Amino acid sequence: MSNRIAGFSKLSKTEKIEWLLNTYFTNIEASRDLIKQYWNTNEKLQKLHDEFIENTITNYYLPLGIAPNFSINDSLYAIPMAIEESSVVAAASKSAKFWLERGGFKTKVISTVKIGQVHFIYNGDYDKLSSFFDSVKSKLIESTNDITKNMERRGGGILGIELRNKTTDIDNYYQLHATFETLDAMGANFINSCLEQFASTLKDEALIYDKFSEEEKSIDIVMSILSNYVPNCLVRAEVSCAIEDLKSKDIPNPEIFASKFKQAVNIAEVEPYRAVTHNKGIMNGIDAVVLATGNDFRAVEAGVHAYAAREGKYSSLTHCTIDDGVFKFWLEIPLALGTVGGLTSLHPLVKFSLEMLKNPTAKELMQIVAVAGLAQNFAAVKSLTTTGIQQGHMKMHLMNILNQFEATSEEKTNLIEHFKTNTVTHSAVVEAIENLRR
Ligand SMILES: CC(C)(COP(=O)([O-])OP(=O)([O-])OC[C@H]1O[C@@H](n2cnc3c(N)ncnc32)[C@H](O)[C@@H]1OP(=O)([O-])[O-])[C@@H](O)C(=O)NCCC(=O)NCCSC(=O)C[C@@](C)(O)CC(=O)[O-]
Ligand SMILES: NC(=O)C1=CN([C@@H]2O[C@H](COP(=O)(O)OP(=O)(O)OC[C@H]3O[C@@H](n4cnc5c(N)ncnc54)[C@H](O)[C@@H]3O)[C@@H](O)[C@H]2O)C=CC1
Repeated sequence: MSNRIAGFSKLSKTEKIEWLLNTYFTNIEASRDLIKQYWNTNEKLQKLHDEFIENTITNYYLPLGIAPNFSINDSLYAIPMAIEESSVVAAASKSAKFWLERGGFKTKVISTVKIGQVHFIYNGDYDKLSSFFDSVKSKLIESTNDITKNMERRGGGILGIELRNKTTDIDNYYQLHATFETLDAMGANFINSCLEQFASTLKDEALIYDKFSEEEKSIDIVMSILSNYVPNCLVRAEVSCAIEDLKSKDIPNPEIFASKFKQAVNIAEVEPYRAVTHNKGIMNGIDAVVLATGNDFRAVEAGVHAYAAREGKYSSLTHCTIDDGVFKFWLEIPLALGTVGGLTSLHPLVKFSLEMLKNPTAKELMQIVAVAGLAQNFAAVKSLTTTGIQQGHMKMHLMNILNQFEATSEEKTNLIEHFKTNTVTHSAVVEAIENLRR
């Protein structure tokens, strides 16, 4: 309890760091040096990063890698990926190269509708509430004119509002369920502003609705918030080719490969324990691009997994068919992304990543991100059903293990050569280092 502190947020950055070091660390000098080592020498840039969040003490680096050779609807892309896990960028790159020679990735945005809800409690007659809603619907929309006028000028805005009766779930619980088109913005702030205005107008109008009893007039707003479940903001990415065209260095027998690959996808469709790992592999690609482009990966993760469980059972996000000698593999996911707003014009590396992607619209970014997910899943399932995952993954992870043991450049060269013909496992690497150092 002696570690409690009041008013921490009001301290300066230096004071926060000193309090932290003195309260939780034993080697204060070394910890202070570490924090400062990660500060950017450009003070303006550091200040920008300090101000992204609250109580910032330093920067937390993730590597930014590039996966080149992605053909998406016949345009070539190099995709930026921010991720900590080895082998993900290599796997994406390998898939991109594989499909580049087989027609590339084809994508389509199916829909772009976002959702927000005002959750409220109304203690009274439903028919009266329904008539009240019909009578104030246009006022609800008009009351947001100041918020929506620019979005409408661009072609977006509020698409609709409906009243939903949820009293079978919770007594007296209703919703305003609203839909939005937010174009190139992810839209959270825009939607939340509209919803809070709906809530305020709804409450005010109820107070003067003469058909309501006194009790019915006092609508109680519980909360107004967008939903990160966006099943109507959907994108599809697909690859396909004749089975015989799958033949490659790693696929000597394409018939067997295609059938086993499809089986693996089918297993992920019916078996939740497998589906979660299968989808984690998809998210390796998706999260990395979402992060590199400054988007909200928590929102994407929550929405994607809800979609994977939309039938009442968690299932694969990718699917595979083999029909008339054609192998087809595709992904369909909800993605609420922005190429304006949020961090997109603030973080220099996000701007850089977006320029690398030819400054996409949100719809174009949805397609690129979906492709990264599909490519990643193809690489993982291909490895799983052929060599096993460890061969490629551990080959890439070798450098991390060598760094853990502070291997010198000479030791690294030596051991990388050694593991070209030996299987990488953690214990095999430890043993090889020990032998070398003996
Ligand atoms: C790892 C590879 C790519 C090796 O594959 P490989 O056959 O040893 O690679 P290669 O040396 O023959 O090179 C072929 C291409 O792969 C890429 N590549 C190859 N090496 C590199 C590298 N160092 N840096 C950058 N790119 C690399 C690159 O595109 C290269 O072409 P090039 O550039 O030479 O023209 C392959 O084994 C693979 O795709 N494995 C899958 C790895 C994977 O999925 N990792 C994710 C982590 S595991 C996990 O989290 C999820 C999982 C697997 O559990 C999900 C699931 O269960 O579904
Ligand atoms: N549950 C959630 O997911 C929540 C997320 N957030 C955060 O909200 C942020 C995203 O909110 P936004 O409203 O997207 O960002 P934002 O508040 O930066 O707004 C973007 C604005 O850009 C303008 N704009 C300019 N050109 C546009 C174009 N071509 N298309 C569309 N709009 C254009 C619009 O006025 C739009 O409202 C993210 O940082 C996210 O992390 C905030 C609250 C909740």
